[in-house]
Amino acid sequence: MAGAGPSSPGRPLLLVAAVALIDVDGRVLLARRPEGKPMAGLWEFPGGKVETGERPEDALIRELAEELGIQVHDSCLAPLTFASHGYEAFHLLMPLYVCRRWNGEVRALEGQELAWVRPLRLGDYPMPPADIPLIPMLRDLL
Ligand SMILES: Nc1nc2c([nH]c(=O)n2[C@@H]2O[C@H](COP(=O)(O)OP(=O)(O)OP(=O)(O)O)[C@@H](O)[C@H]2O)c(=O)[nH]1
Repeated sequence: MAGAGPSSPGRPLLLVAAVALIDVDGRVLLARRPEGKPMAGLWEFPGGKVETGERPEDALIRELAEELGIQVHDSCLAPLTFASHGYEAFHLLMPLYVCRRWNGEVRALEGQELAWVRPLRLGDYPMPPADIPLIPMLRDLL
């Protein structure tokens, strides 16, 4: 997949699960990475690292409850595509799910800035390099 970068044997593989939450108007939720973290200020899909022994779906369910205060059922997470991108310190493998149904109201529980973005405006939001190839696929779906 584009963005995979040159192979680097010493670099660990990092598995991160991410989701495009889609509201009734077809807008996508993006969250802004807070100051102090790597790639601060960039907009990304909600999600996070998959822990050892954890299923990606369970990692997402956990992260969505922690970060956004919503409850998501396994059956509402549909796989869409994935990112495979070589960062300097690790190689990121990131399945991207789509979710249109959840319980509760989306809130920024970790002080992060949130934006509901129309597919055609996704390009206005600077994203991590791994995410760039995912945008056309999301637009095609929506
Ligand atoms: N959640 C998420 N992470 C992404 C996206 N794109 C992308 O490159 N990443 C990278 O995947 C990793 C996600 O890990 P994370 O969110 O759990 O970790 P973090 O850097 O916030 O660190 P921490 O949770 O250890 O404080 C980060 O390196 C992040 O930059 C994305 O769209 N969503």
